[in-house]
Amino acid sequence: MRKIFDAQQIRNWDAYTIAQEPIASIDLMERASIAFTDRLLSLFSDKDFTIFCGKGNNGGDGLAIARMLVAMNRKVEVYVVDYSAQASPDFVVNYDRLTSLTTIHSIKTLKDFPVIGQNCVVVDAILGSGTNRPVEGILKDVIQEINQSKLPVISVDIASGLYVSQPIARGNTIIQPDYTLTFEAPKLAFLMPQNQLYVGEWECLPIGLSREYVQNTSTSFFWTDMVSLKKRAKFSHKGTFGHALLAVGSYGSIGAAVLSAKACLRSGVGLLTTYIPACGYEIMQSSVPEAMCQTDPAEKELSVCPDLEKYTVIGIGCGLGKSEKTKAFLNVLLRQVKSPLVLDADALNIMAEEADMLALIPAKSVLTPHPKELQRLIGTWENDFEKLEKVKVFSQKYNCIVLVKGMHTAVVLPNQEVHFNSTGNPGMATGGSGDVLTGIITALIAQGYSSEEAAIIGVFKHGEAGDIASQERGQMAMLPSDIIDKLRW
Ligand SMILES: NC(=O)C1=CN([C@@H]2O[C@H](COP(=O)(O)OP(=O)(O)OC[C@H]3O[C@@H](n4cnc5c(N)ncnc54)[C@H](O)[C@@H]3O)[C@@H](O)[C@H]2O)[C@@H](O)CC1
Ligand SMILES: [K+]
Repeated sequence: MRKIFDAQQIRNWDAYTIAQEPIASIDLMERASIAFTDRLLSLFSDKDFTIFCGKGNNGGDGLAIARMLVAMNRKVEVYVVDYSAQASPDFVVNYDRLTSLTTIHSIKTLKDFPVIGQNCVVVDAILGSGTNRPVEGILKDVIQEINQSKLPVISVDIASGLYVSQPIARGNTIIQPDYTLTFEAPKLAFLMPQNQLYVGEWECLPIGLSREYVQNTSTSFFWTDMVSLKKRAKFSHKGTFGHALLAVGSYGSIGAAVLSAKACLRSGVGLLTTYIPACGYEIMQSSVPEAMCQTDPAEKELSVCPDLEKYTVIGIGCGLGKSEKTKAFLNVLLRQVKSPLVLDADALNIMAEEADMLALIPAKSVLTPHPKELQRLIGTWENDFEKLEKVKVFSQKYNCIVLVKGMHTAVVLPNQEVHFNSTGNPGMATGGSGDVLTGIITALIAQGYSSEEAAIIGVFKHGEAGDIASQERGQMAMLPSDIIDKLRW
């Protein structure tokens, strides 16, 4: 798990490292530029480079990168966008270091914008984490030209024009890079779905910023890049790992019930009972023989709440449908349940329609809505930052954990922490993936993980298994059952 900092904290992190390591600011820039150049050359070994620089430290990086490429006899053209009379001190030092080695062109008006060679990669070092307002004038013109160039673009630290930790306004002009190589840690902006055009593929380049600063600085945003699991005790028995109930399925959606059950069993649950409509009995017994199966008196839907006493945790919603009988079933269940719930799909849709049911959600339940279901719960949002704020309010109000599912699923905790997931791929965006996730999280809670841990770990392992499945089958061919198949604990 890593901390994600906002723009001001990143500035402080640089300053703290400079003061405490100690290292001169210009040497830190040199370190960053070496890391960038190394990676740039491993990505584009046979390309030429056109580097556009601003006049702050991001531009300083661009000039240092240019100097390193020149020293390696690479073909490099360097342009400084002359949008301001001011330049940062480290920019000036790097300008002086480069000027005797190669021509540094200046862009004052659009007429100065070059014709870029077709073998070129464009390096965007115009604005970095210091971007604090929409670009205008020549900056805007240059960014538009670069975006229209159709050449590969790689941004230094962050795309010029994008804010590190604030929403962008509609109509802002921002570089649309193919890659972003960012220094040290992920930026909040990269994790927001609305920014996907302005990030491209991204990775972090370590530049040795202070670890002490990280320890001493609090944040509510985290990046889950690894998880730790509890060891299964040698003298354990099936009772050690909990008894989960999955209340799932309806006529035509017994497959969802089966997927959630298989995923739950593949995630270490001690005992699993599935509670399904009568029509699913033979399907469940023959496809998931490891699960016990209890059926509802109704043939096609869940209608009567079973005895819930013995269950450690209950997963509910996958393939449930929204019939009147099922709504009544859910209402009774919410009034009787004492354990946390993992609530998915139609369980959430029913609750969104019957607002008084939300108040009945047991403490520390986990809600796993997809975007449409989320909207039914929290209303609409202007941008992804506002969406997260609304989810935080909901999570605190109902003392529950809420997943904002997507490319980097966010797990929002009642203590207002947001944990972004690093695993997963678009091959998982297919019906049934969510049922698998519900099964996994249910199993983890059954085994004694806190609901917070279960959600964070479950999302990570679900994505990790999805990544293995996509490597083997490809994103288009992989199925949710492949995700179950690739789970490794
Ligand atoms: N020692 C350090 O602090 C390090 C900084 N590094 C680089 O420095 C960058 C941050 O540098 P700066 O803080 O100088 O900021 P930038 O280089 O992002 O921007 C320069 C200045 O431009 C102005 N500006 C912001 N938005 C503007 C806009 N829309 N139109 C016109 N002017 C605008 C601001 O006054 C800002 O300070 C990082 O992204 C990274 O690339 C790296 O070299 C690593 C070390
Ligand atoms: K940049």
